[in-house]
Amino acid sequence: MSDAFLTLDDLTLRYGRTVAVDRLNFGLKAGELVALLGPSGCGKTTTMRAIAGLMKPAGGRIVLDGRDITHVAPNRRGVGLVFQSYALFPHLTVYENVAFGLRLARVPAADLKRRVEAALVSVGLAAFAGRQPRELSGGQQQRVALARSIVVEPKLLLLDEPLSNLDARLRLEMRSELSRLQRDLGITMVYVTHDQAEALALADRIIVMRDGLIEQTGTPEEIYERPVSAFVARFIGFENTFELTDGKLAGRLDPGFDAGGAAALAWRPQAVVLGEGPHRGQVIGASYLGQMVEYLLSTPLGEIKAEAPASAPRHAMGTGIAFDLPQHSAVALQRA
Ligand SMILES: Nc1ncnc2c1ncn2[C@@H]1O[C@H](COP(=O)(O)OP(=O)(O)OP(=O)(O)O)[C@@H](O)[C@H]1O
Repeated sequence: MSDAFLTLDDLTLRYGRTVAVDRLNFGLKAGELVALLGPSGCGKTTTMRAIAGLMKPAGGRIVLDGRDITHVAPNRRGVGLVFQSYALFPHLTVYENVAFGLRLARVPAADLKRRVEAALVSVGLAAFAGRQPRELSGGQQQRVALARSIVVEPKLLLLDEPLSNLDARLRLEMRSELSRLQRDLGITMVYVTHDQAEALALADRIIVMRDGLIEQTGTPEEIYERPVSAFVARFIGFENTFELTDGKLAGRLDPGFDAGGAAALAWRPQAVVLGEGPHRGQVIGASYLGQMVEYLLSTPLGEIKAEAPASAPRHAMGTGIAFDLPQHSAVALQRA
């Protein structure tokens, strides 16, 4: 990609004999937020470590803003990091934590003060400058870590599960704060997560990784609406994914059902129709989710997850139930 701001070119990363990332290629445009999404162990953190310079590639190149940084020292890359475990200095105030990088870079006092204050305002912590980290909530500490990274104006900001130790409400709050920061400051960001909702909400583009390789790249809409494989589909919430044999779903598809040459078909739990249809199953699980009830059915096709509004009549455990997997709501997957 010629207009790329960050390019990973055939990047291969190893731990001894273990290949963690295998000839990875991707490009990020300036100002773009790209999410690396994938299950535990697929190579997300390893990729980030290599971009930050904390790990030597076994092969390939990393180019940032036209400069080959593959062998450049971490502190000379212009890359900022916010890792989940990236602790603040406990004995320094919020202000001094944020000022730390600027002091190292010998930024003049007046400039330093202006920049630290602006960074604290941008994360909503101007009133907390004099506090110590232990006097802050987890979310506020995460925001200090973010301010500390953006204040040095990195060319590229790497965020590795930066919200993972926050509760649900704070995660949402920080998510919109990150979006706003990215828009306002125009920083190019790589965001690692295994949380599909976070990736969909934040990213301009999502890269789904599997075993050290890229499985699919696309906008949130493309990934969510047109997953290319059963792996991606399962990962983004198509719980009911069935591989096909000779275009048939375990030989039980209705006559006339046209799978269109797909390798697998997938239905979201909300797409399963309960109480009517040609298939039968038995309720083996029911979880109340507030607005919805999630049912687990044992069926001749395997286990099926279905969701129904909580206001609809409930189906008791152990009862037999008819259901339908409507063709119009199936997503056809080209690969298993
Ligand atoms: N220090 C290490 N020594 C040996 N192998 C490692 C080391 N760190 C990671 N690996 C292996 O490299 C692969 C990629 O790991 P990595 O930490 O990049 O995955 P991840 O996608 O970030 O996972 P998670 O979401 O759990 O953090 C895994 O197979 C892992 O077991």
